Amino acid sequence: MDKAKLIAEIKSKKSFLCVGLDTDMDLIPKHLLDTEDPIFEFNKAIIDATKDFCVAYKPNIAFYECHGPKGWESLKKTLDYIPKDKFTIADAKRGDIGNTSRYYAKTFFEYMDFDAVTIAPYMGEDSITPFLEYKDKWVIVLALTSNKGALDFQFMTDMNGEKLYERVLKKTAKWGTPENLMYVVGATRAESIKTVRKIVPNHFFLVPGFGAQGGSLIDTAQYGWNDDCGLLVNSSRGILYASNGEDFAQKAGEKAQEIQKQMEVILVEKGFI
Ligand SMILES: O=C(O)c1cc(=O)[nH]c(=O)n1[C@@H]1O[C@H](COP(=O)(O)O)[C@@H](O)[C@H]1O
Repeated sequence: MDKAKLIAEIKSKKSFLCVGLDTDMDLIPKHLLDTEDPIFEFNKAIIDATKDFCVAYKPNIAFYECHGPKGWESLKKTLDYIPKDKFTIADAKRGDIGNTSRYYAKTFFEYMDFDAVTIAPYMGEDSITPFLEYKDKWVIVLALTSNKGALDFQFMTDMNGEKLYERVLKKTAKWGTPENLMYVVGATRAESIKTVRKIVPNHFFLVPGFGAQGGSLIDTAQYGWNDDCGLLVNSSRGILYASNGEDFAQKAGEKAQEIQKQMEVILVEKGFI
């Protein structure tokens, strides 16, 4: 999906919500465990219930590959089931030497037809460029993550006072464009989103950490907004496990709608719709 289409979808759905499909066999309702493919059954119901309120889905690959070939099958069925007007993100956090990254790119952009894949930038340029060679596909580079461990490396400062995440942004922005490169910026670091936005004014951000991790939608929009909206805000557990009873899909839909309504207010206030 190209950027113009993504922006059109945000306007049409009045939403910049990404639903994270972190489908955990230990958390899904027990009555689904007797079915042939509980992960797919769960995802199908979640997608049906949330598709009117979101523009993107982000399966986190860890929750699928831990089940071996069956997990990959559930993932592929899920991807095929997601409506074609949705932006799809393989949250795989890959990245390796160039010739290996080429095969990671083949996995997620050819074997699986995802629109985007998340990449850890630690191994540098040749670990990222193979993904950027695909037309209308996206790389989402981890810039400033939402977790506690982000403090271990990302905020380290060099002798010029530049933080590592700032360096990552400046350097990687030269390898791609706002048409094929996005950044992960955690909602739990609201103040720093402002700094990130200054460095990369035109790129989209994938913002996780909202909901279960405590990030704020208002702050994210205040600091991360750009003329294209520029934000895909993810919620996984907050939506998926709103209920673990028979009504799980209905509750997930209600949660997604609640977030969509908040996003609509922001989009109207910003004059975007
Ligand atoms: O790349 C990501 O999506 C990601 C980056 C980050 O900094 N923090 C983060 O939580 N994530 C992912 O976003 C999702 C957050 O899930 P919830 O906290 O349940 O909404 C998980 O799939 C995480 O792996």
